[in-house]
Amino acid sequence: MSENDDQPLGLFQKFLSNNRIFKNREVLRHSYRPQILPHRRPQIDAIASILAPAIKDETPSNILIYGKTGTGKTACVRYVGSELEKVGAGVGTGCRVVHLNCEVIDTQYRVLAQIAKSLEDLDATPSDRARAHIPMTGWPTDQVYTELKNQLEATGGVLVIVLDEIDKLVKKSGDETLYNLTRINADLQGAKVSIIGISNDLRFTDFLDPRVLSSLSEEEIVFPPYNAPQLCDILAQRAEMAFVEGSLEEGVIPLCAAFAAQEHGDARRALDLLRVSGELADRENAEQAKEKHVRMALDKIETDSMIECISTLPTQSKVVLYSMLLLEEMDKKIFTSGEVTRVYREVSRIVNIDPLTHRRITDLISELNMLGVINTRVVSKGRYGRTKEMWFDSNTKKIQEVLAKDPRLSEERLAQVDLNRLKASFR
Ligand SMILES: Nc1ncnc2c1ncn2[C@@H]1O[C@H](COP(=O)(O)OP(=O)(O)OP(=O)(O)O)[C@@H](O)[C@H]1O
Repeated sequence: MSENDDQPLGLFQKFLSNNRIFKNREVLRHSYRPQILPHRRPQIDAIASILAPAIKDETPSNILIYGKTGTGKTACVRYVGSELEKVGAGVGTGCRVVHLNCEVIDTQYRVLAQIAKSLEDLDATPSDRARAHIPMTGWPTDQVYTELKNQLEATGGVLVIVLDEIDKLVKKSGDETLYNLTRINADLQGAKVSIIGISNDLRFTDFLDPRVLSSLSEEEIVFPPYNAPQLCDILAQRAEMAFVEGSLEEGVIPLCAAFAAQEHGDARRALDLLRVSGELADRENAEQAKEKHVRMALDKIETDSMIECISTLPTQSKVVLYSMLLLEEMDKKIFTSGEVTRVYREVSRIVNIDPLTHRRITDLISELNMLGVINTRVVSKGRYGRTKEMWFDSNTKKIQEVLAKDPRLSEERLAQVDLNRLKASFR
């Protein structure tokens, strides 16, 4: 029993917002689909002009959309897609749009089955919906393809298939899915398919058969990064719906925009900063979110993403990272890759994994540097050549806590590392 339990909201009372800051926090979440997209008129018009023939039941060209993360690619395609469905329904042509996230749906089977399932969901009455037609696994892929074709023909009209994060699909399962989808129109009667591929990494096109690439990129649209004033407009428009009037100090939006523009003009990051700033102010019971909350939010988001990144590292990288922590524990603030390798060998023996070569360890160190977990620099050692030095500049306690969650790196196990012996070996 706590002192709050006799209040109407019990234990939760003190944690529930008193709504001094937020009017509607959901507007700032990733799942929210904005209807107004400032600074994206040219891209929206470009997509709309390419898809327009669908309204007249003609096949639109395929589109490849490219741009850095958070530049509004998904938001714009979803917006134009829903307008197309609306207008298509109004004039009596069946235009449908199926949006797949290839980060999750990353094999040919799943792509085909998911398209078929979305079509069933669009068309079906509730009782039809209960009978899942194509199972999500188990059939030969040919059969799934044939069944999808039958379904498309039965439905008729134009289907726009959006393959978001298309690079993930190609990386995971090659270009066969795209080969088949870009050719499906030749097999169809009375139905048409058009594809929109979205990616923030164009390198995947190197892995495409030239015929698939030329067919997929009949049209190409690039989404440039936002600059700070553009991010300000995007934030201001969302903030109006999300925040109680007067609850944002004047400098908050420009500061969130400036931080996000410093990186690569990512609207998602700008919105996250604004939301977290509001949440931190809310938690403090403050009347206004202030610039100090934006700085705290930046810190929190960076720490959270670092934690996420470390917890998903492969075991070998975690062991390399752990070896660096041990070096720090031995009062070495800056260490070399040779020293990391020496400690790594000891740790890998104790955690019982096959030791990597010095070369591989250096590669993993470079990866950790790219991920922003450590800093590195190359220094010249005169006639001994060059060596890489590295150091942490963030809170290593957090890194330690995340690593300790990996059962292989549990405290009991690592207690067996003989720090004194290692220390002596560095003298
Ligand atoms: N012009 C804009 N106006 C309003 N909100 C925007 C705008 N551009 C992007 N956003 C918002 O920013 C977030 C990221 O946008 P979106 O998901 O469309 O980016 P993306 O380019 O598809 O990124 P990724 O490649 O990482 O998937 C979303 O919450 C979206 O609502």
